[in-house]
Amino acid sequence: MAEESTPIPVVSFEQFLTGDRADQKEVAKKVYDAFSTVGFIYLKDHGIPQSRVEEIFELSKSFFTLPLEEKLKYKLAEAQVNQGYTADGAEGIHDHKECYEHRRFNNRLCPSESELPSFKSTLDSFYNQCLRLAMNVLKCLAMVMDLSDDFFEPITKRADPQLRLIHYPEIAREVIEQSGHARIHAHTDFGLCTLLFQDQTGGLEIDPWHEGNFVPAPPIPGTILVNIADLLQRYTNGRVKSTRHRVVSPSPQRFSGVVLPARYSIPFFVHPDPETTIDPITLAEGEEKLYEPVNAGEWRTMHTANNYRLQQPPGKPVEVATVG
Ligand SMILES: O=C(O)CCC(=O)C(=O)O
Ligand SMILES: [Fe+2]
Repeated sequence: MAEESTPIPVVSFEQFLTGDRADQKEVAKKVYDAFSTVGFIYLKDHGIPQSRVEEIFELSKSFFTLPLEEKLKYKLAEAQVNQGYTADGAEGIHDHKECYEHRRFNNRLCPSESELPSFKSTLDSFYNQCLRLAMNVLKCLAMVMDLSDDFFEPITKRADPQLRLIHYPEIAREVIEQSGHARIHAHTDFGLCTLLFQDQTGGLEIDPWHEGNFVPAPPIPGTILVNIADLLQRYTNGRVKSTRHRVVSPSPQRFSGVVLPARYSIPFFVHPDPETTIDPITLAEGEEKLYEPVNAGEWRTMHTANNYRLQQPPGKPVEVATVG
């Protein structure tokens, strides 16, 4: 198979994890430069072993193989608690996928140890690995922007990010390629940043230059895709970019059959503490703020409600959905 080219840089994190401050700064600069242009990087040498990632993909399959009525026992129902299972069609009727959302504090809709052995404990520990890595990525941004190294820590200490397992079922190409259909529609993520683990199927595309020209973000074994989400674009006053992405049919050089194989992916969405006000940081003399301040908790609830067509909490404004 011919390699698909991609404008997303591959950045090694090794020198950030093991090097001195100068080494760290060098890595941080590469991370920041990519985030301030295409908004995505492939992170390699990130410290999470591939065997661990494969274990989580297996766990994900064991969940999605359960009968639908079993999975529906964990159905996500409340916008304030974006946690639990959502069936195919829940997030946009022409999106073809099912998901399970796992959190650390609000996690009631999770199969118990007796229902699905090791599911919760393994996801909990993977969750912590993802969170530690994400905090280091945020530290890169703080270093380059000359903020204190731990700038993002106070706003994430009591945060409840979300580890999402996604299953895109096997599907006829002609269904996905109908107008208005996709595995997941073009959207931006709405938290701070996302770590994304994908299998080898392909089909993820990004709009790197923010002008509607989507290009493949093919799977690169051993790497994690990391992208900026809306709240961090706002918080940095537009310095880093929340880039649109979607999942469609894999490119023809990757797969040309008429029935697309199932695809699995695992995003880890980093959100701030719900009490945080995201008010753009200005660094230059006279710099104008490009965004209004928003409350992080309300922002997350509003987007979740829109995406899943759930009821908005009373008194909160309804905004245009980011997905679909
Ligand atoms: O499945 C993927 O590769 C992307 C998923 C995604 O963008 C999302 O869940 O926000
Ligand atoms: Fe996304």
